[in-house]
Amino acid sequence: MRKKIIAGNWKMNKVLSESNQFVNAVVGKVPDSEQVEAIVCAPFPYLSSLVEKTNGSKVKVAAQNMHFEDNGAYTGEVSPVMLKDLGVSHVVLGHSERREYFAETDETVNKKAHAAFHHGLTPIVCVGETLEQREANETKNHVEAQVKKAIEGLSDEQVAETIVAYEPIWAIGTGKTASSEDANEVCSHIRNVIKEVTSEAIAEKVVIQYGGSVKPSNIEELLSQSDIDGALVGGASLEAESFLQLVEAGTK
Ligand SMILES: O=C(CO)COP(=O)(O)O
Repeated sequence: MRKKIIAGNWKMNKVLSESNQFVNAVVGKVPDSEQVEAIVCAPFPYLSSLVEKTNGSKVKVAAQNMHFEDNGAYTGEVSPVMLKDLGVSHVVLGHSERREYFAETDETVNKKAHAAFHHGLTPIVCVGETLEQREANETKNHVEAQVKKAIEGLSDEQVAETIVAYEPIWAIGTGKTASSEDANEVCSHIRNVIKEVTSEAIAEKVVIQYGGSVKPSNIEELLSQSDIDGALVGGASLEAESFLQLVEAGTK
């Protein structure tokens, strides 16, 4: 059985004292279960202190983005080498907000996925459709293209390690969640696409998360679906108590 991975994406929220309060409240309380993994995706300035404070705990630390180059003249950017050096384990790639506001493309997501694996970071690759695409019945085609490009050229072992987050854009921060059946249908399609590109054995290993207005009251229903193996959570991951409830749901 695939383990569940619950990741809290803080986006551009919290100051350092709030980040510290959160981690102090969470470390030691995350369920000690092989079935679930907890990840905090934090802004760059807090990564170092979060890695230190979560050391030896069940909580992993992720960045929300990175550049694909190791170093160089890219003012304002952060490289995979820097993240690895800090002790960060995961990195979110291709979040819809990065695609919309910061010109992230399927091509750069693919370059970043290669760079992540090259440096021993696990990518959480985000895909998802707009409301217009859903209404035009283009969801599966769109998500399929995003997934195929993101994993292009990765080895089967790397694909197996990749975490895919299906986040319908219309469900992000809106309070609208895809029905668990609809979300599962797309997650299942993603698994089939991965199977086509690799093999059934590899596709069965890939953790596919759902994201978009996930909260303690709806996570169990989502996780009960056959192809939803976790959640990438924005708003409801900001408070320690709520984050712990979300992680707890992964053990059920
Ligand atoms: O974008 C998301 C996580 O990456 C989802 O955000 P919300 O949970 O706030 O809808």
